[in-house]
Amino acid sequence: MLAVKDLTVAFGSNVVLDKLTLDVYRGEILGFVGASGTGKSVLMRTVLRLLPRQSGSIRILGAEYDKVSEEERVALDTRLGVLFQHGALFSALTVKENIQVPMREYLDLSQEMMDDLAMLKIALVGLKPEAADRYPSELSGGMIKRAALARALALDPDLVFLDEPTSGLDPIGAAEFDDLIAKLRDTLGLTVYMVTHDLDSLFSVCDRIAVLGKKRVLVEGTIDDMLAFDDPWVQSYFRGKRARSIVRDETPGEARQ
Ligand SMILES: Nc1ncnc2c1ncn2[C@@H]1O[C@H](COP(=O)(O)OP(=O)(O)OP(=O)(O)O)[C@@H](O)[C@H]1O
Repeated sequence: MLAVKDLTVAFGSNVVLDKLTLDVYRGEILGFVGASGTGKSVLMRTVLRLLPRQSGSIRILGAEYDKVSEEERVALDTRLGVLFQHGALFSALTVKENIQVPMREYLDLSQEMMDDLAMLKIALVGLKPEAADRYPSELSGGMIKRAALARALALDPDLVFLDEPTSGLDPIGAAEFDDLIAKLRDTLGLTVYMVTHDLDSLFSVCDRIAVLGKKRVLVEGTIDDMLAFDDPWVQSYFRGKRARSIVRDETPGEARQ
């Protein structure tokens, strides 16, 4: 679904990513981790063409983004969903209107059809119908994340990018959100690329994990691969005090039960 090869991104003399290579496979939930400031957001923004790159190739859904025609690029964009950090909903628009923003941009549908579709997405992410006419300022943190997810799903994407989707949620809200993502992957056949600092998410819903360090992907694989990888940051992250309470006596998938 995504193949990044030898990607280099720099801001002036600050090289953030240096020949980074990463693949994301169909139907998986990939958790992307790394210390703060290592370039997780830069990678996601570069893949989404919001930032320029120095070199390297990015194939997304089988196509090289910057080699396709404008028409094909628009078609590709409709197959991608993005949930930015903090939700990034338009504050002057209601939930329903926020969800309809991508529909207005990419589809030619009647208002009635868009209203029906928005209500469908609202139900899909577990929000009550009343949430449709609320403004972001009237929503809880968990509701904002769900509304932002509904917007990311507005065009029925194949691949969704989630930037720290559970940050700011309490553990129960975060666990529910993780369950929702897993359920949507199973029912809609989504592929999920998730930047996260949430160890619970990594242990409970991610099929694979990639760790960003030293300007590239240091290691990728399962939780067991992480635990076996000989690197001080990876070891302290996955075997540190916070991780130990999750790892101890538990297998992936049972972390929060
Ligand atoms: N538009 C930009 N212009 C210049 N430098 C940038 C820009 N965006 C990011 N950077 C730099 O790139 C580096 C990586 O930033 P990035 O936001 O990707 O880190 P991150 O891994 O997502 O961190 P966090 O986990 O804290 O969100 C930082 O040194 C940052 O200052």
